[in-house]
Amino acid sequence: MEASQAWQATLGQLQMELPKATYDTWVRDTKFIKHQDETFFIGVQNTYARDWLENRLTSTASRLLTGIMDGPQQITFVLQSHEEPVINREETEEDFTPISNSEAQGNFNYRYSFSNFVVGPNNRLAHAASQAVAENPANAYNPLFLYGGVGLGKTHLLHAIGNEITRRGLNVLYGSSEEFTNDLINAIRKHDTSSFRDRYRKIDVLLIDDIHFIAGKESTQEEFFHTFNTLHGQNKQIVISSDRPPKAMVTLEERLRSRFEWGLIVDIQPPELETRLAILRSKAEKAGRQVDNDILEYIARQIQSNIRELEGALTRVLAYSDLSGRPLDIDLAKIALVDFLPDIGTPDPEQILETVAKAFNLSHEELLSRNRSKSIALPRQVAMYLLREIGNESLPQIGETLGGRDHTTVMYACEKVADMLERDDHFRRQVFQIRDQLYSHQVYA
Ligand SMILES: Nc1ncnc2c1ncn2[C@@H]1O[C@H](COP(=O)(O)OP(=O)(O)OP(=O)(O)O)[C@@H](O)[C@H]1O
Repeated sequence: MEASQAWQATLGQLQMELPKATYDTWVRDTKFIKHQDETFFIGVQNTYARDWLENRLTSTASRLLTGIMDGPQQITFVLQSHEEPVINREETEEDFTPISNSEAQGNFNYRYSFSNFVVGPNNRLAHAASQAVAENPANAYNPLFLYGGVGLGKTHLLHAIGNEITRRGLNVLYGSSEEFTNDLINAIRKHDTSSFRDRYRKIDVLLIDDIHFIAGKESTQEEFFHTFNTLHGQNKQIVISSDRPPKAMVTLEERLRSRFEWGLIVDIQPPELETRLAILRSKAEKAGRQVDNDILEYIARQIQSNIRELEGALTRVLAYSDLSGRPLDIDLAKIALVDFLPDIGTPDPEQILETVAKAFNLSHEELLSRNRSKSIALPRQVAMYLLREIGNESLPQIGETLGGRDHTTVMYACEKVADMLERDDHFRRQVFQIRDQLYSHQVYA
């Protein structure tokens, strides 16, 4: 029992550390089988997953398990043969699965529904537009273009639309733009582009996740352009998600960009505190756990910009309590989250200053200067906030880093920025973008 929970905790950690596509593709469906002689036996669904996990994840997962179990642990990935799918990729017809009515529920993630999507000011419009499209495809907004930062619910909404539309008896095709690209490449290799086209163009609704991966890929854009035109011309619904608006997709062909802008473009912002709390409450409830408000609030204050991380943090706190047998209180939550991001590493102060200065179009010198004009003072305060929040610097250290300022000035700046983050959507988005940039340097360095 304890070992299976340790695996759950490890999954929570991996979910936070790995890019989403990687986690979903290779890790999400693994299953704890048994723990014997300090070895975790983890079931995987096919040989691809086993090879990938063995090569890429053995050492990280063993390290995490060793930390959790308090002693060296090994890991062995075991093929669960009854779930072995078609293996010969050359002969696999459909990487990108069309969803027929009868199998609909099985192909969309039933966990991603409208009913369990928590609505707040940050995502209200995206939720309403998605619902309108699900209820009235090709009549409400076509295409619907959803964009927002990492882990803010874009995939969740796409699946909710897919679940809903298939219930209405329509054929839906869902996949990421990377899958679209891979399918296209395979079709070209097999000299079989006509069945690729049939597959993509004989459907009622196309849901494409993470379209930003198409940027810079000319022939994929070309093919997608024709797919888009055919479907749109036949009054079929298209829903697209992206991490940025069409205008910000620099290497996107103009004719595709203008088509993305035909319908409705809606963004999802990072959630404010109340929404984060509501999400945590709903997740705890679903897990059948009673968690005090102060703990949920503590987690919600720590994790501000990514709902996947928010879920991971809750999973981690619950697992810590289960594993240690300690009551679920605020001290335990602090311990559980203390090394929440250590594997990602801490951006160094210079990097933080540089990133903030760049984001606000200032020079390094201006940021450190005594100039009090708002356009410089606010970025300076953001730098102080980030040095404290993610650089883990003390107040006096931050004062020093920013050209010899008093620690009370720094404290005031941190409080002001924290307050503004809760009130001002635009500002929150800006600051979180800087934060994401800093972390993505760390993660992918
Ligand atoms: N408003 C919400 N209510 C409940 N759960 C949410 C909400 N928004 C996101 N989530 C959950 O957060 C997790 C991450 O969401 P999702 O995968 O949809 O993000 P995403 O925007 O597609 O991220 P990425 O940019 O990495 O593809 C999912 O488990 C999802 O169910």
